[in-house]
Amino acid sequence: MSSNYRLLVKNAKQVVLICNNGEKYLTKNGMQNLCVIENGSIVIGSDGLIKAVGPADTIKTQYSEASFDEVIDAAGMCVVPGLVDAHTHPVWAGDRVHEFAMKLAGATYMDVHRAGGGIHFTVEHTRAAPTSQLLVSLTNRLARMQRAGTTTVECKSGYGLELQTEIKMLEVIEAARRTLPINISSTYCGAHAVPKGKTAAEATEDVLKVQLPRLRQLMSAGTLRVDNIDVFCEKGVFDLGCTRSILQAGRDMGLNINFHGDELHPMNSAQLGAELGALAISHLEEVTDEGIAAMAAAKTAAVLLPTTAYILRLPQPRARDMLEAGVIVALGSDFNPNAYCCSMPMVMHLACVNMRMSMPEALAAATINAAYALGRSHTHGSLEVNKHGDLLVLNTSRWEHLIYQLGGHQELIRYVVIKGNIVYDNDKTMDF
Ligand SMILES: N=CN[C@@H](CCC(=O)O)C(=O)O
Ligand SMILES: [Zn+2]
Repeated sequence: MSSNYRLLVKNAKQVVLICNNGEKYLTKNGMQNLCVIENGSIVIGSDGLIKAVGPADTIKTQYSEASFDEVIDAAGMCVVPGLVDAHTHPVWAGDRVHEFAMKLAGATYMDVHRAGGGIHFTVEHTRAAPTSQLLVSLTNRLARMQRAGTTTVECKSGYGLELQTEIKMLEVIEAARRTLPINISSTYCGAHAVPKGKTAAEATEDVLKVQLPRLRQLMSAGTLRVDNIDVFCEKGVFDLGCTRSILQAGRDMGLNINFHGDELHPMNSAQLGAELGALAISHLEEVTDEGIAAMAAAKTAAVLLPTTAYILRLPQPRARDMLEAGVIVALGSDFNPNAYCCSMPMVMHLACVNMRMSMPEALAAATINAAYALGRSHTHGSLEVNKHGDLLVLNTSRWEHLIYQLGGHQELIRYVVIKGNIVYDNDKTMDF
């Protein structure tokens, strides 16, 4: 093969493909038995897609005549797919470190919310913030996630709760999507809380009659690309009826349903999502057995968020019950001013220790299954031919160290690669 390619990663001690039969998601035993090549190489073409992945000797022979823009000698190192963070709220102004102190002193999430803090605090600051400021902070946060191995990330609006600020947030996400290498899945979450001065019914009406119609116009004009619709379905926020009407309206506009459900109270959100054909439901700390069965049957992914349960000291989501029932389990960081975590390796560690997932399950949940939750698993989430060349090269001879070494990703991640381009080289950034 005498053509030119963008990148060769050669002689890796392990290449973790995740799967190699075009699976769109993994469940049960599939999550336990990941596809791993010992002594492997991978070739990424100038279109950024994977051209070959296999034993190093075979690739060496097949590509002996080829030239590469870049070659990474990964001897003694491991390659894993770029991580997919299936749930974040990364556009906001005003941190909530003071509320962290309140929660440590005993206040619950809803105590803070009802007292006008929480999401309301962030809404006030985000409404007041100029677009340019929000874009700078989003860019910095995404860069931080990328250095921690995230190559695809879901980004929600939801700190506007009215037309102007919701659109401002989606425009900021759109600007990042167009300019940064990280892959972004954009989510409209105008029903993230009931804005002050409105009832839930009035807020639902505003979403249905004001916000979604404008969103539809901007999407048709090509100004905005939005992939998913989200609602915070929770007692004292949006009930099942309001949630249903908003999600249905979003689905009718072509958005994927991907929402917050059964977090603090059992709401039957899982059953609703399954009935509406939701691609994913997040949180699920309070999901019922019926909800689990409905999600397994509907192939609705469960996006579990170990940081939230940890920070709020909630009961852990029932990951083992979901896994055993055959639910497609994915992971997200839930990065937001309440759960300030940019690191999917830490999320995987928490999922293993607190939710009793195995390391292969956690990696599958943070790659192929998280990509499925975003409708991207045909192009992302595993290292297979024709998928995007998004990968991490790890300074370790066994991939499990990425999860085992709590907070160790800063030293372990040597390169982050997106579409065959090195977007982070740890060696070149050691001095800051
Ligand atoms: N639960 C609702 N939304 C977020 C929290 C957002 C916030 O507190 O600002 C979550 O997923 O944890
Ligand atoms: Zn959330």
